[in-house]
Amino acid sequence: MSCLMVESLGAVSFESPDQNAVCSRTLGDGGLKGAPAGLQSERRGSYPSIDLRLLNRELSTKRKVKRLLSFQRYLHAQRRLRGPGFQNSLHLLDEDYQGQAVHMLSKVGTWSFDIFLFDRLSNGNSLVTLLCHLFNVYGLIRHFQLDMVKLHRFFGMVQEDYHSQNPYHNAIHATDVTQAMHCYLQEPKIAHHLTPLDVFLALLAAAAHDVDHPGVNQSFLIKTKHHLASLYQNSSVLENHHWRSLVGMLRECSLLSHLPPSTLRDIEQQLGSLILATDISRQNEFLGRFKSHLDNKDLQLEDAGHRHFMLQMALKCADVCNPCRDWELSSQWSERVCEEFYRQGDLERKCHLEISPLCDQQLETIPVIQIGFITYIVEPLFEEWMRFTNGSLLANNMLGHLKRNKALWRQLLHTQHKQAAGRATPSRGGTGVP
Ligand SMILES: Nc1ncnc2c1ncn2[C@@H]1O[C@@H]2COP(=O)(O)O[C@H]2[C@H]1O
Ligand SMILES: [Zn+2]
Repeated sequence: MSCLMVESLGAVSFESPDQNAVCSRTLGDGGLKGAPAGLQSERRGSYPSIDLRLLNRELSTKRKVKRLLSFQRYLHAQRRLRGPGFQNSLHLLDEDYQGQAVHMLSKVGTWSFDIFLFDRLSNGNSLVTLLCHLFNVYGLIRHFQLDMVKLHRFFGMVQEDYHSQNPYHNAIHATDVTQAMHCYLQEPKIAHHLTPLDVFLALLAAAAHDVDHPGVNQSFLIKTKHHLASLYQNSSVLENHHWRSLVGMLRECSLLSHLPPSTLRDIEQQLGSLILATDISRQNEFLGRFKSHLDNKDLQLEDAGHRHFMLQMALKCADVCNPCRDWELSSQWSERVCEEFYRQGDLERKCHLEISPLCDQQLETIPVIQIGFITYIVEPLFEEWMRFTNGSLLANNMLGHLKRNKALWRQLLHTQHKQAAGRATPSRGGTGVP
């Protein structure tokens, strides 16, 4: 059953990729300096707009209206009006809102941080705002002698390359994962071992780990013969694309061009190895390694290789930590991720493709998906994380939420079963607190 869940999310199983081979195959796709901003996504091997048009056609009128009225849409329109050079959209913020967003940043290390509110207060610029703050707090700008103009341009590009029309894989998810990563970097077990390079890699990988995500999974790309699936030989297709997109943006902004080439190569490689670790179909491989390190008590965080492995695990935890948040936040993520699955299923139905597991809204309800995800993916991972942190406050807090949320989904499922008993067709189910 656990394997089924992993395969449902990640689609196909495969050997762990030889990262050097991947790198030498794809290193050429970054350097396209000087093309107009409107072509940037296309240059990085982005998804053709036809997919999005198809997806958009599936949206209900209500959702269309909501999107039209959203801040992001307003911001995008502003960017188009101002031309490609316009990046620092923080200028658009109403002073009151900006003040409140800045105030929220004083609590950015707390687990109950409301990322949705932060995104609204920062006018849809949560990723840029958070990254600017954290790079300052950790002293990364000074340590790596980063050029502020290049840095802002780079953060803006990463944020913009997330698809705001995806219910789940959008820039807010990236901000959420980055905020979780920041919390994990504060863990007493880890904090004092970290070098500035570790922190830099961890935050960048978290921020860009899903960049340019199309809102459909790998199996969809494989069965529709998308060019990225053949480029990456059906193996970690999305994760390779996120990584290569990040490298393309770093090079395009020449953010790190003042560093020695060997350091630059090392940074690009490590970013790749962190982002590729988020491929959910490699869950068992990583969990097995984590368990055996913990059983053997042989993790030495003075060792750079061991620290890198720990950062891979931290990023994996951050990526799937939404069921460990307070119910008010967690249930929003659950609705969003299931909505994205259902949209893929609707698209597959329309295109007469086999509907992927978890994507058929006529068969799969949100509580069932959540209980499965928590049981087979999140609990096993966070139980090991708990062991690794020696039962830290944060780990206890996260596991507490996880158990409570699972119990609430069970209650909702029970209510749904009772309600559905008299009905002919099952419904999607809601997420109101019972
Ligand atoms: N609450 C959730 N319920 C079901 N699946 C989830 C949930 N959160 C994350 N996922 C899945 O876990 C995957 C982790 O990697 P991704 O972010 O690429 O895509 C994510 C989703 O497919
Ligand atoms: Zn993710």
